Amino acid sequence: MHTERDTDTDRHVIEVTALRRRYGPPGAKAAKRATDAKNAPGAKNAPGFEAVRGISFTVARGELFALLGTNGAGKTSTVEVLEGLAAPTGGQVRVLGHDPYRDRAAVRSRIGVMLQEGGFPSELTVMETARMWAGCTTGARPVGEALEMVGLTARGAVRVKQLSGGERRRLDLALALLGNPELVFLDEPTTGLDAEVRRETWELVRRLREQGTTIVLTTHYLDEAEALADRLAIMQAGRIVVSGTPAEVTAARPAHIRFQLPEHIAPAELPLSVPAAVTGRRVEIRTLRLQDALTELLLWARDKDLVLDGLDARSASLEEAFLEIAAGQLSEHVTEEAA
Ligand SMILES: Nc1ncnc2c1ncn2[C@@H]1O[C@H](COP(=O)(O)OP(=O)(O)OP(=O)(O)O)[C@@H](O)[C@H]1O
Repeated sequence: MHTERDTDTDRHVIEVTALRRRYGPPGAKAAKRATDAKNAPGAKNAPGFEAVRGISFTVARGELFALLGTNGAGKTSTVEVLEGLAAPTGGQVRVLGHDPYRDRAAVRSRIGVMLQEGGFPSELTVMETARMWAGCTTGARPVGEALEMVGLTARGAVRVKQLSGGERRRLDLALALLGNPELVFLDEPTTGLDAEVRRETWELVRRLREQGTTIVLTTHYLDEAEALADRLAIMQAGRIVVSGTPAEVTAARPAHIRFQLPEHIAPAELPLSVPAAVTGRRVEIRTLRLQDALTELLLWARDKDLVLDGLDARSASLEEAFLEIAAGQLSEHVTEEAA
């Protein structure tokens, strides 16, 4: 019979509670001092640098969760703890029901990690690289199957150094998938790739998710998170400043309506309940009620028999939300807790 704990573990592949991670200052003595200090009451004042400052979030089974943030926000420091590569300084982390650092052996065979730089010998062929990696992987699936999943079957005999940037990232992904993982960490999977290859990679990631794999994605690309993530968290200076579905994160930001004001219409004639910024003939309306504002505008234009050239209406993008957050404009919405 399932206990409440089991049910939680079934549902939540990752549970992070008040996670902190501090880097001690360099030097053995200083490191000892830092350890002593960090274990002491009032550890907030310990020496060193606190890269992760008490974050909480969960990732449900089968979900694609994206961790976003500016450079140095603390994404890698967080993901390293989830992968069991580093111990937390404070808080609690459960991955697949285990402490990923202490029970690394139990977790390692069930997760796949796609690193930013695979760093494999470039003289080896794709097939040799995959076989070598399979040799180090518990319960590896057939190498050919992993290469097929990422569309590299025909490139098996090609040396890694001859692969394109996109093909290398696909090889990195194939290696991460060799152990048939339940949970995959993708660290900036499309950095440095051109637009077409990025989209191909997105398709791959989507297929993986459709097969039920839980995915944690870190990325600098907001359109990537918008396109792929079920839920996301934006980190800034070691904290989660906003989290939710992409739609939830953008819903709090105003949408835009833009068009050219017809020559014979004065700005004062625009419908009054729609506040607009007019620059020359260019009109820009920012509104939290896009549908209402657009309806009002279009009815007004139809009544007056106007053509609104260049009409463009769109919800806020994740990029706009992110830029506002980065500029500190969201401080009133700050939350440490991801749903
Ligand atoms: N080994 C370390 N010792 C001291 N400080 C570190 C160490 N590693 C990272 N930091 C600092 O911790 C902060 C968070 O770094 P982290 O790499 O986690 O950020 P990130 O969000 O992954 O950034 P990026 O997008 O640039 O990879 C940064 O200020 C960084 O300089």
